[in-house]
Formats: sequence, structure tokens, C-alpha cells
Amino acid sequence: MSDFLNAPEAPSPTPHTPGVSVRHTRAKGEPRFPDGPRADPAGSHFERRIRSFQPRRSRVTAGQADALQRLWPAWGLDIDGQRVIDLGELFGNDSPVVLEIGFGMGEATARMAAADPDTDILAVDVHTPGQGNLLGLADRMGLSNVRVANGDAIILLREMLAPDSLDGLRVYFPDPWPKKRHHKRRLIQPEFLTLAATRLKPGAVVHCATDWEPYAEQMLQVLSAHPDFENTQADGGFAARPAFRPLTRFEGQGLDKGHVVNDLLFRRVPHRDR
Ligand SMILES: C[S@@+](CC[C@H](N)C(=O)[O-])C[C@H]1O[C@@H](n2cnc3c(N)ncnc32)[C@H](O)[C@@H]1O
Repeated sequence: MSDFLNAPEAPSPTPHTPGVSVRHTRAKGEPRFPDGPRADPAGSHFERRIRSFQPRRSRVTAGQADALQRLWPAWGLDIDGQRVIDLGELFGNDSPVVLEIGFGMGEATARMAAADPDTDILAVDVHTPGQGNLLGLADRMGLSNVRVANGDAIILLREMLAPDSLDGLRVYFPDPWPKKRHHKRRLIQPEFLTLAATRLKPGAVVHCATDWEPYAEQMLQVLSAHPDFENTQADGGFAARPAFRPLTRFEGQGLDKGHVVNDLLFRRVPHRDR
């Protein structure tokens, strides 16, 4: 297994504890960033490894804190790496489940959930304000098909999702990690795709979008070369932006800078002998 999936380098985020305040008043000895290392009684989710996200100072607004307090127990999922989730139980139905990795503030997630109530969205990010924001949006919009996971998507995929459990995967504007020495942190790379493929049902669609053209080219190259995926585009290139994908916050910022946005739509091919 590669360093990206396993190497001991960086910590996973701290889990939310239901009922405990999410306002971060640093205790003596507690690290500067809430996503940083703390003593972890729960075990394996605290492993140190290369990660695809940046530690960020997390200023949680009163509204986001309120949403986290009220809604996390019912709609939140801590990525503790300790158990395989029953997705039917998590959502309370048998609808198809799409995993969205890195939803940011969650506006696009909420809009997509509202537009397609028969699809469940498991939305994962490490960013506490975004989690509170998405929970608040889901509450105000009356959405019952969104669940919010806190932690590293790699651990969610590797330890907590069953094989063939996902009907789709969305990765919209993942951190581009533009510096060469940081390219190893990019999420979309062969090892990640191999892991994701095991969790996706045959026919499930992986939808990526980015405004960073070198990363778009890398995505196209690694997805096209991967034996578990095939391009939905007959010409083997990027897809036209699908009408169902709303503008995301990061996309808007990229467009303001004159960046070109590329979408990629690849399908999980039927299983080969593993
Ligand atoms: C550049 S932002 C894009 C957010 C949103 N999709 C948008 O377009 O506005 C990337 C997000 O991915 C999250 N992220 C990156 N790697 C992740 C991982 N391994 N697990 C969970 N979230 C991750 C980051 O915390 C960040 O919020």
C-alpha cells in the first residue's frame, strides 16, 4: 500500500463528541488547530499519515455551533475507523448513496440533495464550520437525505464503508496542491482510485471537477489509465459541465481569477477477478 493511504505522517481530525460544545477554547497543552494531534483513546483513526487537506483555524459561528449541537447526534458521523457503517440504517432508507468528499461549506451539497431527494448524500469534510453550515442548511431546507461525516475520507472509505456500497462519488474542487513537492497530497491518484473502486458498485459514476488545469490533466490521466474506471465521454476527454452540478464556493473563486473549470465523469466498470 502506498504512503498516501498508510504512511505515518499527519494526524486525522479530532472527533466531535455529541453533546459537548464545539466552541474551541484551547485547553492547556491542546494544539493550536482543532484538527491537530490530541491524545486519542479511541485508537486507529488517530494514525499519522500524508493527508490531502490543510489544517485550518476553525472559527465556528454561533449558528454553526448551534446546528452542530442540535443536529450532530442525529445527522453526524464521526470517522473513528472502528466499524463498518450500515448505510441503510444511517439514512433510514434504501435509496442509492453518493459519497461527496470535501464539501467545504456545503452549499452545493445542499442544493444537489434538494434537487434529488431520492438519492442520499454522505458528505465528508474535516472542516468544522462547514459541517455546521451544511447541517444548518439541511435543517432549514428540510432535507432528510444528507448525513455529515467528520474526518478523513480515506479512513471512511478504507475502514467504514463496505465493498460495493456506494452508488456514486463526487469530488468537487479538491485542494489543488499546486507546488510540486505537495503533489503527493492530491486526492485523485491511482492508490485512492483503487480504494474507491472497491467501495463503488459497478456502474457507479465518479464525478470530479477542478479549476486547476494541471490537476485536471492529472485527473484525466490517472482515471483514464485506471483499469477499474472508464470515461463516460466517447472522445476520452473532459465532460461538459452537467446542469445538475451547482456552482460551488471554490469554483466561484476560481472563475473570478479567470480559471478554466473542467468536469470529469468516469464509470466504475464491472468487477474483474480481484
Ligand atoms: C478546496 S475545498 C473545496 C470545497 C467545496 N467542494 C467547494 O468547491 O467549494 C476542498 C475541501 O476538501 C476537504 N478535504 C480535503 N481532503 C479531504 C479528506 N481526505 N477528507 C475529507 N475532506 C477533505 C477540505 O477540508 C476542503 O474543505
